[in-house]
Amino acid sequence: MCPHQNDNTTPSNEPMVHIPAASTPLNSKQNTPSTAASVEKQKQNPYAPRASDFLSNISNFNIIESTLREGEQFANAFFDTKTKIAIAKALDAFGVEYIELTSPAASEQSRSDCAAICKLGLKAKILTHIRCHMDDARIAVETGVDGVDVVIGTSSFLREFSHGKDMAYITRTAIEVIEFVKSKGIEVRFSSEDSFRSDLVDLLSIYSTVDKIGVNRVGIADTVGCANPRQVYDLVRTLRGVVGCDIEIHLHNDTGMAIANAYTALEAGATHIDTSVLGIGERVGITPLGGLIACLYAANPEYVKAKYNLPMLREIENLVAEAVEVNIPFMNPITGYCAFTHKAGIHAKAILNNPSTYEILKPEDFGLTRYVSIGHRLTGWNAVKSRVEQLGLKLTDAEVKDATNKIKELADVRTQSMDDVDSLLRVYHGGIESGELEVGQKEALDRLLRRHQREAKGDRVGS
Ligand SMILES: CC(=O)SCCNC(=O)CCNC(=O)[C@H](O)C(C)(C)COP(=O)(O)OP(=O)(O)OC[C@H]1O[C@@H](n2cnc3c(N)ncnc32)[C@H](O)[C@@H]1OP(=O)(O)O
Ligand SMILES: O=C(O)CCC(=O)C(=O)O
Ligand SMILES: [Zn+2]
Repeated sequence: MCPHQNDNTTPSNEPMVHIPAASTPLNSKQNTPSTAASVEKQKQNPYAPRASDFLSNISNFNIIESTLREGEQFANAFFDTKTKIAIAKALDAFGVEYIELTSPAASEQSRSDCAAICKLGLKAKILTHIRCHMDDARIAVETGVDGVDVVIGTSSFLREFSHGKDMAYITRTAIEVIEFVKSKGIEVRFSSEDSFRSDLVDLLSIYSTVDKIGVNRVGIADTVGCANPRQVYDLVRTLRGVVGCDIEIHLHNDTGMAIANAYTALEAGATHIDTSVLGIGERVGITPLGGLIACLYAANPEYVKAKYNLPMLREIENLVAEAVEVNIPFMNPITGYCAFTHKAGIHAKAILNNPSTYEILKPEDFGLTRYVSIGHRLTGWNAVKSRVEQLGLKLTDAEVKDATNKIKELADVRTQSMDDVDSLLRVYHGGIESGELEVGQKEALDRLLRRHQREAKGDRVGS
């Protein structure tokens, strides 16, 4: 059972020690690494952003949350009106700046849901996403949206096999659609689908044209997920030098690059990042909201904490996971099964001294809890000692080390539950107190454990 999925409580039979969220060391002997000097040293990170990164928007970005547009293109997604409204409200309460909705041209329900969400009075701006076509634009502006995201493929693949239009036609239609949307007094964005397989001259030329006629944002799209961070940096940085408007980026995750690419895009001067909850979308989807938040929190925790209601993330992911009938992936940043569970003895000791040793994200900032797992063969005496203290038992370090050896011996056969570990420690402590046990007396300990097992069995039979 996962400690973090669905709820945030560890079942009593889990071999976990809950470590308090505050980074207070558990005993004074372990206090040394938290001195002011060592904290100062940690701050001198040679890889931290430099003042010379003048293009960087790592601490100045907007999220365009597209669970209700790109996310609806996920194979398992079917959102009824009630679910769309619940997701929109949750995203708004989390604090995303924009919510993007499916084209109202897709179906009558899509149109009326879009109009209904516009009437909710959310803080987030509501966008809808349309083809670069006047028919779609006319329907979109009637829904009450705050802005329209217009897209058309510019790569030779899409020009030949999707819409069949050349760059001259694309440019003409883009101008017509943009001017029409602008005339309604709402935001408009123009994006080139499949940007990374499009001709750079074509791209820069159309972006420059739409910038001149006053588009609010231009969008770059890695529609097939083929781009790597260096390519993203180059294209965004080049575009930054060509247009004055904001730059949005939409990144598919086919090769697992979507979060890294989003981070790099911000470094190069992008202003808006598209996300969806859990990354859902066409095929394997796009930059996941939670993963992006984890990445940007690691870069500037204070900025991200001030901007978003981070403890809501788990609730939003659970809401969407349930709606599209998937589990939260075990390796999900922040909310994954064991995102804040520490196991190996070396890690556990350092975590007990100072959680920052092995954690870049603070679980308490996300309303979550840290655990140290101890009932296994990789455990160490420092972690066991912390449990001994939690149980209020008095054992010397030599005795804790002796008890740890027994836990390891048993865990070589099977992982021990928290109850197993606790009873072993209680039996060990009882043996020391009664004088029946001394450090290193393996047979005596085995005898005491057997007796405890017999008594426990007797209790169960008797009750
Ligand atoms: C990469 C992305 O994710 S882009 C967003 C994708 N979103 C969607 O597709 C929204 C859901 N889509 C739909 O409901 C439908 O596809 C509709 C309503 C948009 C269009 O439906 P249909 O008219 O039946 O056309 P169909 O889906 O078969 O083909 C797409 C049509 O749009 C044209 N087209 C494709 N992309 C674009 C574009 N970006 N701009 C303008 N026209 C486009 C194609 O040439 C084709 O036109 P055709 O009818 O002359 O052949
Ligand atoms: O409108 C955009 O920028 C992106 C459209 C899209 O979903 C894609 O290209 O993958
Ligand atoms: Zn997409």
